[in-house]
Amino acid sequence: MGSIDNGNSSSSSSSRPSSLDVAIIGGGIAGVTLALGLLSRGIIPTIYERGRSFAEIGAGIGFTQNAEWAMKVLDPRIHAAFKRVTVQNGTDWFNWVDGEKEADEDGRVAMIHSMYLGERGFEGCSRAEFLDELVKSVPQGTVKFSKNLAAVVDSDGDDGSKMELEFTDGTKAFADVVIGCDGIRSRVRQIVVGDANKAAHHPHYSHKYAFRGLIPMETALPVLGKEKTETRHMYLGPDGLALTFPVAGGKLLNVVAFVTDPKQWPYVEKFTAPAKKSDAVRAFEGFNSTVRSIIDMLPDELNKWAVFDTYDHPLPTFIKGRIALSGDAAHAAAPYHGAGAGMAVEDGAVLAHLLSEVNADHDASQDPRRRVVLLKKALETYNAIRLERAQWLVQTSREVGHIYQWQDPRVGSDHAKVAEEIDWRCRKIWHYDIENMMAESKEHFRKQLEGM
Ligand SMILES: Cc1cc2nc3c(=O)[nH]c(=O)nc-3n(C[C@H](O)[C@H](O)[C@H](O)COP(=O)(O)OP(=O)(O)OC[C@H]3O[C@@H](n4cnc5c(N)ncnc54)[C@H](O)[C@@H]3O)c2cc1C
Repeated sequence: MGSIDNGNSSSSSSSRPSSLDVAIIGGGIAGVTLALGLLSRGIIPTIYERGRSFAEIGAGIGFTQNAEWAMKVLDPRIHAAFKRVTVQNGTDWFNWVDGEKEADEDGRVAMIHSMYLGERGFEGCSRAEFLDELVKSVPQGTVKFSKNLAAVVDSDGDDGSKMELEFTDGTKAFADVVIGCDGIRSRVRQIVVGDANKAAHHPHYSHKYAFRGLIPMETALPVLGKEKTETRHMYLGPDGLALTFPVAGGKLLNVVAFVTDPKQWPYVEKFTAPAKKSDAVRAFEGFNSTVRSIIDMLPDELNKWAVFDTYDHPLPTFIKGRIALSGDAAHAAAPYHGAGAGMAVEDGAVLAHLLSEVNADHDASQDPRRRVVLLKKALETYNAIRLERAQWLVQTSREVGHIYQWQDPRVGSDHAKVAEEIDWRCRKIWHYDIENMMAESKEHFRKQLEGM
């Protein structure tokens, strides 16, 4: 990890009031972390959140090395908040094991691959606790709740006028720039993509869902032993995979067990549904006794989560005029790499820097037309820097889901080939050079402004 430059140094704006009206649609991880990054650069954004309060679910989330680095660049308070709520892994290794083959006489499962996570790397936390910690640094008045965005009028603004935001309660607001952080079912995505590409308006079912449940550690430990309960284990097998890792300070073992589903997801409005343990037992009956015992320890009443993503209809662009998409609104990925929210933090680091450059431009603060031109160029830079990597995450997440379930015919259940695929994909995510991304963003924007 290189030295930390959160980009504040180039902006003289932190000591003067903001002139830029930034509207962030959605108060999830993408929206709140971006808001903090802007605030630390002297820009006071407004978050419009359709919920009546912040409402992350209680499930766990983990962040990989690249994401931690991006947190420090976006705003070191984000990283500090994360570390305050993490559960330390027992070891700094991630193990991928064969979930079909039986363990040897000494109870050792067949290891497919093991990767070093870095010191205290890929730690997990409760989503709700993380968001609570982040929100503590957001000044009162920054968030407007019960604001469900319906439309954005005039993203062009060549006359220098602001865009008009319309909400479903009939109210309006104005902004120089709109950042859609409104998640997988994004309304802003529909506005950016337009009517020509309606298939890309919505995420699509990947025909996989996950049973999710928690096992008390005092139950799991005697059955699985220390090695299998103290760090991340992923059990790969035919048409299924099970991921386990400790949560709640090591008091619970979190289980996420994915299966393939040839049918359509039956619910239009929701991605989760109640499920029975007996369904999970049936789905994993072809797995080894270790995996079957994990499933057996789950409670009788479970949840199942459908995996939807934007793989089938990737967006050709993350921007339109002065509107940009970030996080799941731009690139909703299947969760196998555990990197979707980390990618949102990377987006935020680039966006916060570029918007602070526009905000620091003295001429733009006096001339609304110049401000519009600069904002458009800033978003073009954002798109150029982020589109390829973020779309690739969506792609590799689907692909690795197939590989984990022995469904890629080029790879099958060949351990060496599976290991090779896991290795390069994880390295490309984890070892991404965030400092270089920031330097490229600066250089790209500088070139955009040449001759102006
Ligand atoms: C099972 C599972 C496990 C995962 N595990 C990990 C992991 O370990 N690590 C990781 O990095 N990622 C993980 N991810 C991905 C991660 O959860 C997402 O990438 C991340 O939460 C997206 O954050 P977001 O802020 O973009 O969207 P969201 O969290 O969905 O937030 C969107 C917000 O916008 C609001 N909103 C929506 N529409 C409107 C509107 N019209 N007007 C106003 N507000 C609106 C919503 O109410 C919500 O508050 C996982 C995903 C899943 C499904």
